[in-house]
Amino acid sequence: MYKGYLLSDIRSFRNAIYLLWHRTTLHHVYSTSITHQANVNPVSSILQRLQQEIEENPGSLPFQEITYCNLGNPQPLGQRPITFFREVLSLCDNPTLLDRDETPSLFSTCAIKRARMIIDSLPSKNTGGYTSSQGIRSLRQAVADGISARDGFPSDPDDIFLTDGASAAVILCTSDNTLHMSMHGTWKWAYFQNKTAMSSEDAILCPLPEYPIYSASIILHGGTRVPYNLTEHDGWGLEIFEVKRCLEEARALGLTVRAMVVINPGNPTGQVLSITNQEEIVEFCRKEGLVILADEVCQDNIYSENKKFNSFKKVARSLDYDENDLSIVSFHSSSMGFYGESGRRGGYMEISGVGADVKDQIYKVASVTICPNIAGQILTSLVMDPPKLGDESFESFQAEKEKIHSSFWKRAKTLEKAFQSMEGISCNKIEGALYFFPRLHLPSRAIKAAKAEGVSPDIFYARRLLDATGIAVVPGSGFHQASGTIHIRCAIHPDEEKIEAMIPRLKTFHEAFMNEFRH
Ligand SMILES: Cc1ncc(COP(=O)(O)O)c(C=O)c1O
Repeated sequence: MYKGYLLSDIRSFRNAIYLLWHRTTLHHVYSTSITHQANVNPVSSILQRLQQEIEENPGSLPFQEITYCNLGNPQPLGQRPITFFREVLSLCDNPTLLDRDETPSLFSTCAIKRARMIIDSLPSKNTGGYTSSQGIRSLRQAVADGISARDGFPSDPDDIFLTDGASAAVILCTSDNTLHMSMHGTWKWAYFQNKTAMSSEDAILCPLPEYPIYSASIILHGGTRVPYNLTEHDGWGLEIFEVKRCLEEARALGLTVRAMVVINPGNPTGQVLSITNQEEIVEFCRKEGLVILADEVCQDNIYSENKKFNSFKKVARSLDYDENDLSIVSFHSSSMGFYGESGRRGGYMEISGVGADVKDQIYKVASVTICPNIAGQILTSLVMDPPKLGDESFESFQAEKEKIHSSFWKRAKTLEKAFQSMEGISCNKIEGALYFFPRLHLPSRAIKAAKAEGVSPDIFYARRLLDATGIAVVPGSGFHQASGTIHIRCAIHPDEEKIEAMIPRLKTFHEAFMNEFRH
């Protein structure tokens, strides 16, 4: 498995060196913390076996195909890429097409114009060269323009770092040899101050349940994760008194808490924070000198009439704080939203409220892997600066976007209704992101049966579900569910037809499971 991780993650020679450097720690983390990757999901070996069985012996299983509700990976499940994005990407990769007579009949004028602008702004005038470690300036400018239009507050391209997906940005901000943040939100740098690694006294507040890249990266780099509980019975709300309790406990133990991770909209929990709640968080972090690490990768996935996405930076600016009062790093990704381009590895982080010296150091750390990939950089600029009203591609772009978004919305509501109707399952409304995290209240005999098999009840349930129906979900322990609770994470990525078709199978399985272990 360790080998598998290296093979799938090595994208360049430098990345390989970096990973080898961390071999010992990596092995430790791998065995203790990283369970979110598909290849280490505890049901994944069964998944592979069943997929092989379907291919080699069709008709031998009680189902015809696997329903992949375990992954946040839309395109392999049938989601079509956005045409404008792909047109621009292909023209940028094949710039000779720009001068061919037939090109205007094959590509939209908008895409041709955008590709030409991008190519002209590339240092090597093609997509085959290294770029600045921070990302190409014109593309950062496009991202900054998109942020300004979204938030109504200015964004500076010098505050933007384009990255290989949000993951690379998160790892950079939670890593050793990189940042040490002072109690007052002004970052100090360990590496450049003769302190070579984050120590276990350096801590970061993380939600629980969480998207586990945070705990994995913090542990990998020798720091400490301080979990704070989201309140399940209150729609996975984020209560400041709970965060304060965890902060005080951590400080009493001698930890230096440097930052607070907030995932909004939530993965795996699907909640969207209210603006009042965000204001409380901003005020709390300012007062306590914590940097906000705002994971906003699902900002374009909102399914609520009453809730709206607000970036933490916008909330902080609306409160009229001096920019230097609070450091915020916001992460975004081209993997989510209606774009769903997870394989392109596009993303950015916007760093606000830090000095030029800190940005210089971030630049140095980013330069360890030379530069983010160019397709990801271009895609991220397109996500943040798509066709506008009046552009030739606007209507078709908008139609594609709406189609995908309304389909997510329908799937979310269908699954929500199904989970809420099932015995022994409580499930919060999904307001955003791409997942449900229903809680299972299983009979004690089921819990004993799981114990007898040497697995936790969530794994026991998920395995049984997969074996009986072909429906793949992720056991809640992969997201550090609160102890004593049992959850599964179910993604809404299979298309509407597949979701409709799986619900009777899910309900029949669940009823039979509950009956089997009832007494
Ligand atoms: C909450 C959250 N943060 C970060 C990421 C990483 O995104 P990327 O694919 O851009 O690395 C994901 C991916 O699923 C996510 O759900």
